Amino acid sequence: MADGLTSVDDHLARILAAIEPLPAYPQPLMEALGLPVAEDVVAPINLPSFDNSAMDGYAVRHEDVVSASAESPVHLPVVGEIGAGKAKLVAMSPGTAVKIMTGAPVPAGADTVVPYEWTDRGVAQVRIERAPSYAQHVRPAGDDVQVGDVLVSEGTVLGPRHLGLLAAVGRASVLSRPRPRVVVISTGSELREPGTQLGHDSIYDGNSFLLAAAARKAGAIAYRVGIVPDEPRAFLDALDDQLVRADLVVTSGGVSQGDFDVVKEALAPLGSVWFGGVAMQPGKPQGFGLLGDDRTPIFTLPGNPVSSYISFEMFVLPAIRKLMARTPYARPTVTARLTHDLRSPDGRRQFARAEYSVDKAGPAVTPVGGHGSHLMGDLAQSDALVVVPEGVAQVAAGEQVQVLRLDEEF
Ligand SMILES: Nc1nc2c(c(=O)[nH]1)N[C@H]1C(S)=C(S)[C@@H](COP(=O)(O)OP(=O)(O)OC[C@H]3O[C@@H](n4cnc5c(N)ncnc54)[C@H](O)[C@@H]3O)O[C@H]1N2
Ligand code: MOO
Repeated sequence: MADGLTSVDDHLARILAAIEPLPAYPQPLMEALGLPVAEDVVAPINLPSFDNSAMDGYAVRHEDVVSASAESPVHLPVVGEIGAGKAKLVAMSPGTAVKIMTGAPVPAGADTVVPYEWTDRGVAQVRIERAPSYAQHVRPAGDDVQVGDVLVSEGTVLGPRHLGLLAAVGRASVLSRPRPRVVVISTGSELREPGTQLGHDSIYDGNSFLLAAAARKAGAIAYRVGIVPDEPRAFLDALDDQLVRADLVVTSGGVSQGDFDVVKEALAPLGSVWFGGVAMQPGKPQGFGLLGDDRTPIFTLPGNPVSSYISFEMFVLPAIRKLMARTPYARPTVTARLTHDLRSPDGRRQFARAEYSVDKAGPAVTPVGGHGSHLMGDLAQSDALVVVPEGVAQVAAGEQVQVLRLDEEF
């Protein structure tokens, strides 16, 4: 690319090539919510697992009640009662009835259930005033799920309905990859923790919240380490402390051309982290590499808040998803109509902050604010990014553009 820059696509390809999904292991069901399952889950039992009643009423033999009507009711002796989970009686003789509750097993000898509403609710004897059809209100075993059915296929992202089904067939855990543990470190001697006093030359650390929240939203467990000053020793010590609990590290700041660019200064000598420019705006200065014996991926993102967030979207989010084996890795674009003209630096892919909407003419996208990568206020007003390709310097209102919808699940 121009100016010795790496393209966005090449940088992402390099990152994804270096990252393998985390090993899968059995997770308790509730831990697996939102994670892709790493097995084909096969039903170990039928659902229902036995013939059971769909109504509160009486279990009967169909041929005993087939003639019942209001004018000519059928009377049957009631020989027992079966509640759900209280099934002492397992069989009944012809010409009798058994009280049965919803969900309770239909006794052998019965094939049909008469709901209370069609009877006098008798205790010793019941009067049946309407004839059910054969097998009415009986839910047969295996009606829903049969042993051996594939309930959830590998790669499915587990939602409430899947987890409910897995529990219903008796699974207490499911094979899936764990949530990646993402450590977020902000660098900069000018940074202060929100809620503390600000000096004349200091600013609050917004980025570690921005990035940790984005990591959590992506499905990771995020550890926000907070602020490390511009001292390489302090930065390396912080990294050392954190690597034990990290599947992925994200830093912000200290990667451009400044005199105190701590991240670059500390990591460049190791040789395992690439630093360079990526042909994008915002987010040009980037770094990526693998650290320590576990070869933990580290992303050194630029400090400007908008740059760090867009870099996260483009590079860290796909990496987190690959660790979870969640596809697609990168957020897909959608097409929308641009409502206002947009200019873009030539030779770089621009990500312009925008608001997505749907009007009478279809999906539309409206740029929000300027190009400055310090504009956090505008970023918070946006829910989309317009992607302007590298070779395009201007896009006119009315043209169709590619858009990343930042709050959409995918
Ligand atoms: N001579 C050059 N200067 C700069 C270049 C360049 O190519 N040549 N690139 C610019 C670009 S583009 C970016 S992006 C930034 C990246 O700088 P760093 O990653 O080294 O980040 P810092 O210098 O530490 O900070 C930049 C900016 O962001 C603010 N910041 C940093 N951390 C946070 C935080 N946690 N929360 C809120 N704001 C933060 C910081 O105060 C600075 O204003 O470099 C340009 N310079
Ligand atoms: O890349 Mo910087 O991120 O343009 O502000």
